[in-house]
Amino acid sequence: MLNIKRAIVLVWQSASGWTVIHVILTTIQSILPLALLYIIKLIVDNIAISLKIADKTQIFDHILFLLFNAGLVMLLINFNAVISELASTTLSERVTDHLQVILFKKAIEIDLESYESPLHQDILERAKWEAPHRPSRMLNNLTSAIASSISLLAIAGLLISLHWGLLGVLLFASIPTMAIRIRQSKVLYKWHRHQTEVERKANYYGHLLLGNHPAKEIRLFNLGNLFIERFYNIRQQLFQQKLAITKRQASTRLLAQGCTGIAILATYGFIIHQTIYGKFQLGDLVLYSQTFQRGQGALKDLISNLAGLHENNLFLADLFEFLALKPNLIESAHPKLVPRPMQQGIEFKNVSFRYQNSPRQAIKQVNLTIAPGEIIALVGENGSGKTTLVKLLCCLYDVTQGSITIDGINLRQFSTTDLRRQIGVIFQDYTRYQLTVADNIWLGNIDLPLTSEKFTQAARQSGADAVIQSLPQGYETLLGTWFKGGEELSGGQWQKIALARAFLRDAQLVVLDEPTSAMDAKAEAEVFEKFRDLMRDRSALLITHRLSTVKMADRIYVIHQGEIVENGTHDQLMALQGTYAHLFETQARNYQ
Ligand SMILES: Nc1ncnc2c1ncn2[C@@H]1O[C@H](COP(=O)(O)OP(=O)(O)OP(=O)(O)O)[C@@H](O)[C@H]1O
Repeated sequence: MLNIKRAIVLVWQSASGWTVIHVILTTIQSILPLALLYIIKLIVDNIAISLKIADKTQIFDHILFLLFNAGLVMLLINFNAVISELASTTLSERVTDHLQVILFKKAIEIDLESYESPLHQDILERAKWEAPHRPSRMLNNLTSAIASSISLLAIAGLLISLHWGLLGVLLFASIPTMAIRIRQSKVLYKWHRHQTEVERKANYYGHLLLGNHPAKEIRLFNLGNLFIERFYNIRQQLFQQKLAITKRQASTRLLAQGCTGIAILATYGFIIHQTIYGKFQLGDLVLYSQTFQRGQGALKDLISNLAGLHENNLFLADLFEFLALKPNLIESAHPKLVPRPMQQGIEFKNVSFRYQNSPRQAIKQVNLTIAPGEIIALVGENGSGKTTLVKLLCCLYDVTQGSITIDGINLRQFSTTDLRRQIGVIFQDYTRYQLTVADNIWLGNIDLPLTSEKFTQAARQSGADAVIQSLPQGYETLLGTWFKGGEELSGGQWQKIALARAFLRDAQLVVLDEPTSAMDAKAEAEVFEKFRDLMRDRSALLITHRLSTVKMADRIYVIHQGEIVENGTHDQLMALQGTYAHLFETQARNYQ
């Protein structure tokens, strides 16, 4: 019931005007057919009278008048149906868009961790399937159920005036169908919910086959048919299960409908009997048989809408389950402002961290400092925890143990928006926005106007300016292959644009996670030659496997299996002859 209320509120928020129109038109639609029925009864009664009198002129005129009214009502029914359909379509589109926005807002509010948990992926997937259309369907169910109830009330009045038993039969005959529909929608919903992960797997193969990113490998490794087969097998398995349920449900439904049919036939027999023995007029026969038929229709509609309401209610629970997700990272109620400029800098104190979905600690007892204006490099083999440290610093996850502070204030005491404003990050898997060059850079600092001097400066610093000059429309060139007229860039060129995005941010700390991995040696050297100038009084945290670029850092931290094992300047670490020196010498040998 609560879900129905929330769904109606959502519909109302999406388009209150169209909701009112929709409700009014549906109500009118339920009354008009009854008015038509009554006029037809009057016509038949008048015809019956006309058979018994000599002067038929007057009565014929009256019948013509009734016929004209019947025509008017019919016209109104058709007109109402057309407008009603328009209102219903418009309303459902508005609701769908409104809900998409609500879903998007929720999606950006929840933690990154949610995207890494299969359970949350299932919730998200179900919400994505169901959110767009269930609330408007629910409103349709509700208004139609109300409309059917109004019709039924009027019909009940007519039937009772004839014989109370007729109403009883009508209602009683519908109970089994109703109970079965509700039970069946529960069974189907449960099955659907249980299969979310399997459906997601099938969708995943669909995404691999249709996505432009995997397209290269699919062709080169000849994976197409394999993935199609896997997709098909999963779908086939789902189809067989659903078919088995639907078959079972169809036979039960047939049985219930058979019982209803017998009850209805008996009622018709009763009405015909009463007419033959003169208890009912011919007009009554028409009215009541029609009324009974309409009553049946209205009851069928009512049952189907109530069952629909029940079904939509079950599915909407998925949407509300998603909307109820709360981020684990709770924002401070009274956030402090991030010190600007920092005085003491950033400090990791005994920080440990374990990903929720992993049994291993990714970070163990890390102590690390970044003073204002200092360039720090973080080196270590794959999987040693470098990116994880950055994610912790950006509050994408919360530390399991220890603390991270800026000028002694724990990060949790800042608002994440304010904190992230102070950090310009480019991750290894940065995003290639299928937008213009200008947009790609501007997204690094959307507080700036779209055409800013700072753009060209950031592009110069990252080496993207030469790329941009070679593009047909400079900053206005659309990038990527998604949309018409887009220019695809090379990996290194994309990286330069992404780097410009990070430089555009008015940040106190710039974090570059493998920022030049795709750049050629010359471009990389150019970026790092002027890196200190570029940073001016900003701090930098640099993650790279190319140790030649690490040399210029003020301090280097070496991380191994989540632990900091060495730290110092390049010279100090070389003199130490430990992990760093070994890594450096190995790389240097390979370059010789
Ligand atoms: N989202 C995640 N969920 C669970 N475990 C993760 C997740 N991301 C990383 N890990 C694990 O955490 C450890 C550290 O990963 P991280 O990405 O920080 O390494 P890295 O040093 O940046 O590696 P690379 O040099 O390959 O980029 C690895 O063992 C990895 O498997």
